[in-house]
Amino acid sequence: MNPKNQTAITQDVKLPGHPIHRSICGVIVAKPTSIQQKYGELSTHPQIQFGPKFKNEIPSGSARDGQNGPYMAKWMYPGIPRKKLRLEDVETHGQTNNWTVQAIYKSKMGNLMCSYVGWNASAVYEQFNPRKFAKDNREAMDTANLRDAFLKVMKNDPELTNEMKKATGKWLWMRHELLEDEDNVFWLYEDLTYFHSKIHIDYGLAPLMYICLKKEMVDPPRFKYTAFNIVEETAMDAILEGRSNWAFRKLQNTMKRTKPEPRPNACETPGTCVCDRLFDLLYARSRTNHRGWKRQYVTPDNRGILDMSSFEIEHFRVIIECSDACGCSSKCPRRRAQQGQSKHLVVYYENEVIKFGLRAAEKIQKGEFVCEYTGVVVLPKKDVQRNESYDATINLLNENLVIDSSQIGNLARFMSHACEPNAVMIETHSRVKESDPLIPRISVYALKDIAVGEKIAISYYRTELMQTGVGIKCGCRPNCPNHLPTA
Ligand SMILES: C[S@@+](CC[C@H](N)C(=O)[O-])C[C@H]1O[C@@H](n2cnc3c(N)ncnc32)[C@H](O)[C@@H]1O
Repeated sequence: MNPKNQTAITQDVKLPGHPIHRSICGVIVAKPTSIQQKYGELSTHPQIQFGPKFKNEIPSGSARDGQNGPYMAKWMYPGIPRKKLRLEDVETHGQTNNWTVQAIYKSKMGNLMCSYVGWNASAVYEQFNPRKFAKDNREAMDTANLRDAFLKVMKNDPELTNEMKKATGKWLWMRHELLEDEDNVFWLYEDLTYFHSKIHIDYGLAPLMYICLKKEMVDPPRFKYTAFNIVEETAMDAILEGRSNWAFRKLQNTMKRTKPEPRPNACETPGTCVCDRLFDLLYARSRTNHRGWKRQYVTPDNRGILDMSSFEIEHFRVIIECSDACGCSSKCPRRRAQQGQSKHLVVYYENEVIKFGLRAAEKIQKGEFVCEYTGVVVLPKKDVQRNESYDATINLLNENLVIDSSQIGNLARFMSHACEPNAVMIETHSRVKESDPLIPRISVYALKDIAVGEKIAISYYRTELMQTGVGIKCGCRPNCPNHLPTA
């Protein structure tokens, strides 16, 4: 996969015999003149771009086709083009067979209809040879089928109000009123679905969807989308100084050797795999941290699935992924975050309290990788107040760093809190090459089997912090007695 777009920050590279290189980051630096002096070789690293700001550029290719169209959408969203062509421009621009299909819907008559990239709602066409059309547009058809299957499951959800059940019809059967309403917010949801999925596809990840089943749809969330972590300068300095960043050989040479604990290892090449040694050298020194919480090392089986049977939600946990030091290929089950999200997920409007949450559009097995949590890696200053509601804390890879997805992030930023969670975040020590900087990563894994249409929710806080009776009333289930503490 060779991404054509990209954000201004980084280029993605596929190395021979290795997965897409995902240990990439953008570094936000204040003084461009000091970059080379400060970061040396890193300043010319092919997967890292230094820049003053992360730009959520519109993905390239067909996405830009409509940029000069005379229609101007009324919303301004990062990464979403505003200018489009409309039906009356067909004569000027010629109707060709080369238009890129954006999304496929069914008409009330059961025919297929589709929207095109760069064209607005007025140019949604009915297809009179649906079989051929579906065959020629396999990917868009698969996405439409997954969306419709998700909506049909949601329609049977006992928690759904009649109004919401009715709203599933917006996607299940395209109506003329919507086609005539080119400024309807529905079309912005569809653009977010398409353009954010395009970023995912460019990185070899499964697509995503945005859905709101309210009669009066609320404005979708506004944030910049990134498939990889961005790193602020002070956080980068902390990463480069940290021991987790040391290459395996340096660690082995300079640290006291301990006898490796024998463990089953699902790596393709267990004889040369260094992951368990890395854990022993970096993270196993004490089994507890200063608060007395245990450190838990979790390793996958040969399908990349984690054993969740002895899993304790309150433990600190870490996964080590293989690198070039292990000698295995990109298909190794111990490279799950490097391989990336494979399940189609939905950013879904839950209700007025929770707002948007994340749901599954495909079944997910207990112990399976769900997605990565991306955002900006920051080193928070002690005396500066920040919005911490989108923070994911790093405890083991580096102390004091957080991944903040309040402004820039991916679909994982929508996971809500549940007192009985079905997913968990796990710090992930992962880089393709030992010479790359060890950017902290967070993987999300399923704690239980997750069905199509089910919420994907993690535990934000330990139970005792939720039992104070103060804060936001927890809406994880009807009549939940707990509260989310506010900062
Ligand atoms: C990381 S954000 C989750 C995404 C957010 N719902 C949105 O629409 O952008 C965390 C915020 O979501 C809301 N939230 C998440 N889980 C909740 C729950 N179980 N009950 C009430 N509010 C919740 C709270 O406002 C919380 O501060």
